[in-house]
Amino acid sequence: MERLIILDFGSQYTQLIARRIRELHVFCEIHPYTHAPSLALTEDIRGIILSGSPCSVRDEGAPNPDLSHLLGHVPVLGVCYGAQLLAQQGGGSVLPATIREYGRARLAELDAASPLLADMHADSQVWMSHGDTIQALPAGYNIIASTPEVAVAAFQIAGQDTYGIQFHPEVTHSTEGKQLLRNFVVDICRCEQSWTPDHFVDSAVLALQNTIGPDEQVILGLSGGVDSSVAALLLHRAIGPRLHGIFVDNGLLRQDEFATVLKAYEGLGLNVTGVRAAPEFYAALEGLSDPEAKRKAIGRTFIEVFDREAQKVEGARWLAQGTIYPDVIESVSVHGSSVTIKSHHNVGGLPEKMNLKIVEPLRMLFKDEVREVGAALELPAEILNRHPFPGPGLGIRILGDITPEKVDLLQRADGVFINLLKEYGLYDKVWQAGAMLLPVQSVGVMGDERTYERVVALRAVTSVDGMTADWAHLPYEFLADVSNKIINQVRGINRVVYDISSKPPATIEWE
Ligand SMILES: Nc1ncnc2c1ncn2[C@@H]1O[C@H](COP(=O)(O)OP(=O)(O)OP(=O)(O)O)[C@@H](O)[C@H]1O
Ligand SMILES: O=c1[nH]c(=O)c2[nH+]cn([C@@H]3O[C@H](COP(=O)(O)O)[C@@H](O)[C@H]3O)c2[nH]1
Ligand SMILES: NC(=O)CC[C@H](N)C(=O)O
Ligand SMILES: [Mg+2]
Repeated sequence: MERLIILDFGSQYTQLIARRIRELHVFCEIHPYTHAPSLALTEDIRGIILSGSPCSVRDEGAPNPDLSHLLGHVPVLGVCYGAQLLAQQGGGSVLPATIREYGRARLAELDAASPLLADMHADSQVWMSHGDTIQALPAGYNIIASTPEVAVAAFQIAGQDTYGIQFHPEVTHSTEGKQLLRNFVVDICRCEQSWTPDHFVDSAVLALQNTIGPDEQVILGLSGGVDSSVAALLLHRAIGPRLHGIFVDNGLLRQDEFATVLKAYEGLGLNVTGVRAAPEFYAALEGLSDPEAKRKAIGRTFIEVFDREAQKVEGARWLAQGTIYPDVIESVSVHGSSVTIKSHHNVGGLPEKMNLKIVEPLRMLFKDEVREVGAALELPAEILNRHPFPGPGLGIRILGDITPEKVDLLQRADGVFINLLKEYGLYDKVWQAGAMLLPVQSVGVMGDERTYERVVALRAVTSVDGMTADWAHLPYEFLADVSNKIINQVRGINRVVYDISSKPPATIEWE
C-alpha cells in the first residue's frame, strides 16, 4: 500500500501533517527521526516529510540524522526545522533571525512554475513559527518563495524533488497550505489517493489474518465505546469465533452502562463476556488521590482481570485493544523530548508473565477516522455516535480519592446531564460530555435550611479528534434546566458549575 513517511523531529504540529495527508486519502505514518538512517526505500514509500521541531539546528546535540540515502531518491519535503536541517546539511547557514516570526505572514514572491507551488497565489497567507532563519542556501538550492521578512520561505534542490518550506502548510491558517500539500503528495510523490475507509477495512483484515495464527484465540477488551467496537468488528471479520470479547465492570462506569452495553453487543453477533470486578478496582484505588497514581492502579487492575479471563480461554495468545492514535501520542513521547500529558490506561504495555501479545488494529487512526471505518462496517448508530468515555471512567472524573458513595453520586448527576442532552437534541451536537465531582463542599440553602454539600462541574466540548477542543456553547435554558434537575434530584449536591475552558490549555478530562 502506498504511503508517506513523516519523520518527526518533535513538533507539536506533526500529527496535524498526518491528518492533512490522510484527508487527501493517502496513508501516512509518523516515525521518530531516529529511524531515518535505517529507513529502507521500498516501493510503497512515495515520499518523506521532515517535521518541525522545538530544537534549533544550531544546538549541540540537535537532531541531525543522515538523510543522504534518501535525498534525490524519493521526494522529500522539509517543514520549518526540516527545511533548516536540509539547508544546513547541504552547507548553507542557519542563524537566529533578527525578527522572530510567530503567526501570520504573507508570501510576497512565488515561483509559479514550481510544481510545489502550483495554483497558489503570490500574496497567500502562511503561518510561521520560527526563531531561526535560513540566511544562505548552499549552491544548487533555489529560492522558490519569499516573504517580506524571510528571503528563503521555500526552496528546491535543483534536479531533485527535494523541497524546504519555512512556513507550516498543515495549519488551517495557512490558507493555501492544503493546496501545497496536495501538490506535493499528488503531483510530486504521485500518490493515487486510494486510501479510503473500505480500503482500510480490507487491508486491516488481511493484516490481522496474517498476524494471528490459525489456531490462536484473541481476547479483546470491549467497552461499548466506538474504538473497541470497531476493533471488534474488524477482528470478527478476520477471525470469526476465535475472538472473545471481555467487558469489565470496573465500578467506574456510567449509570446502567453494564447492562445496556452488553445488550447492544448481543445484536452484533459478537461473543462477549461481562465481568463484574468493581470491588477489585475499588480495592486497588483505596487511599489514592493523585491522578497518575489512580490511572496506573486502574490500568494494572484491567490487566489483572484480562489475564484471569484469558486463562479461561484455551489457546488465547493475543490481547486486542481499541487503542487509537491520540491515546498513543499523549501517553508516550516519540523520542523522549516531548512530555507525557496523561498515562492512558491502555498503553502501558503488558507484564511479561502474561504471555499475551498485543494487537491494536486502530493504533494509527484518529477518532473521526475510526468513526468512518465503523460506518463502513455498518456499526449501529447508537455505538457509532456514542461520546468517547475514558477507560478509567468516573475514576478520573471524581477528583481525589474514590469511594462507592462518590461513584453513586456522580453516576446520578451524570445521568441527569446526559439524558437531558438527549432530550434537548444536543447530544449529537457536542463531541463529548460528562460531569466531574469536585473535592469541594460549599454552603447552600434548601428549604430554609443550611446545606454544606458537594459541587458538580459539567463539561461539554466540541472537537474533531479530541486533540484540541472548545467548550460547547450550550443554551442558557438548557444549563438552567440541568442545574435545577441535578440539585433537586441528586441529594448531596447543592451547586453546579459549567466548565468554560478550551483544550489547550485545559484537557477534556479533569485528571
Ligand atoms: N470497561 C472496559 N472493559 C474492557 N475493556 C475496556 C474497558 N474500558 C476500556 N477498555 C479497553 O481500553 C481501550 C481504550 O479505551 P477508550 O475509552 O479509549 O476506547 P473505547 O472505549 O473503545 O472508545 P471511546 O474512546 O469512544 O470510549 C478500549 O478500546 C478497550 O479495549
Ligand atoms: O481510553 C482512554 N483512556 C484514558 O486513560 C483516557 N484519558 C483520557 N481519555 C479520553 O481521551 C480524550 C482526550 O482527553 P484529555 O483531553 O483529557 O487528554 C477524551 O475523549 C478523554 O475522555 C482517555 N481514554
Ligand atoms: N517550528 C519549527 O520547526 C521551529 C524550528 C526552530 N526551533 C526555529 O525556531 O526556527
Ligand atoms: Mg471508552
